[in-house]
Amino acid sequence: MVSFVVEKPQIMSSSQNVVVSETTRSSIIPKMNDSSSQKLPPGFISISKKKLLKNIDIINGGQRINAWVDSMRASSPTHLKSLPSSLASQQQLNSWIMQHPSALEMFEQIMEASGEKQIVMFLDYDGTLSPIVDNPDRAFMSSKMRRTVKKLAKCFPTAIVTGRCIDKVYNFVKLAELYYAGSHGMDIKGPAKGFSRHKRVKQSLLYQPASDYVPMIDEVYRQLLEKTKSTPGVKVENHKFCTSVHFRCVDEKKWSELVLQVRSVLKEYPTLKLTQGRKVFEIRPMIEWDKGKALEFLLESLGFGNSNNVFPIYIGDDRTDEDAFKVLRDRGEGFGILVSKFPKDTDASYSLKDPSEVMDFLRRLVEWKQMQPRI
Ligand SMILES: O=P(O)(O)OC[C@H]1O[C@H](O[C@H]2O[C@H](CO)[C@@H](O)[C@H](O)[C@H]2O)[C@H](O)[C@@H](O)[C@@H]1O
Repeated sequence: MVSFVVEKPQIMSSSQNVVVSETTRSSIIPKMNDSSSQKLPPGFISISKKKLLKNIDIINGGQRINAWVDSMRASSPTHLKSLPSSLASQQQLNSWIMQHPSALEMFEQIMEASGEKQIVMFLDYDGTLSPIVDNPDRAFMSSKMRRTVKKLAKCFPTAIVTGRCIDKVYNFVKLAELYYAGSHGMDIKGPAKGFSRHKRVKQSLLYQPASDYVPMIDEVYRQLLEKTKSTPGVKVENHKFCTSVHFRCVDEKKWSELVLQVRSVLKEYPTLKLTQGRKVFEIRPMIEWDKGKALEFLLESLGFGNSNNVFPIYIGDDRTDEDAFKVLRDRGEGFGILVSKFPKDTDASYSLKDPSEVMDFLRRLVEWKQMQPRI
């Protein structure tokens, strides 16, 4: 039987026309029989063609609920853990690492590539600076990580680029000297002027491309709260310019019910789009703006719009970070680092396994900078 390999889900769909594309450029691999699918590396799942076709069941007014649920399952760690670790999967992991080597192991080469250029740092928050935890309100970053980021910002312009709203991420990071691009880059603020150690000084506003959407997002947030309240474990967050619905703590048996609830709210809002992150649905305005655009905006604001004297480094773990990795790849400037233990389809050039490796990498950057002769 022919089966397909489906990588960690990559759903990009509007609330009106669902387009599910779990299959990505390098992740469709036709298999000759079921047993061969046992040889997949961790992070990949196999879905048979029969099952794939079943996903296309048209239910609920043309919406492909089953495909959403399969995609939610595919990103579940319990499913990933249950994958066999065979020699073949190890080989595939090794080949992925060859294509996306450890940024720690390649540190010297990376620094050599930066030459005399100005390094600018872009850091995602969840899963990059803080470990993934069940409760998004408790995703604290360690004091060690905070001290490291503080030192980093003394060496290079540094920005946090996150799906969270700025106020929430600031409460975790607590560093006024950074740039922040919150709500998936739709709220960009610069370092506070007149920084005080004891009092938070407001960051200075740089750009809010989706400000017209704030009342709509608030309305949708309230409806989602109401609609999903019967589903135990759901958490809905309001990020001002976007909103998220978490299913990390929702029983798998309730996932299709949750998809129906979310979609029933969103069908009234054709100008919003629904995407999926790490056990979370993200609801965002359908505008041409993402973390990649925010990165470009910040480079421009820093005076590097048309300069090739800049070396941006973007570190992130999520699908939404891919927009930024792609911008760097297309510009041929700097590079992206994906934080992942598993092979994933990515435009990043390098990889790091987890936030503790991210911290090691940032520390090495600081040490390297301190050793450079001052001009
Ligand atoms: O762009 P990011 O900074 O990576 O933000 C993306 C989402 O991060 C948060 O959710 C994720 O982290 C939570 C805490 O570890 C975890 O419980 C959740 O399952 C993850 O998806 C945040 O709560 C979301 O609102 C962000 O969209």
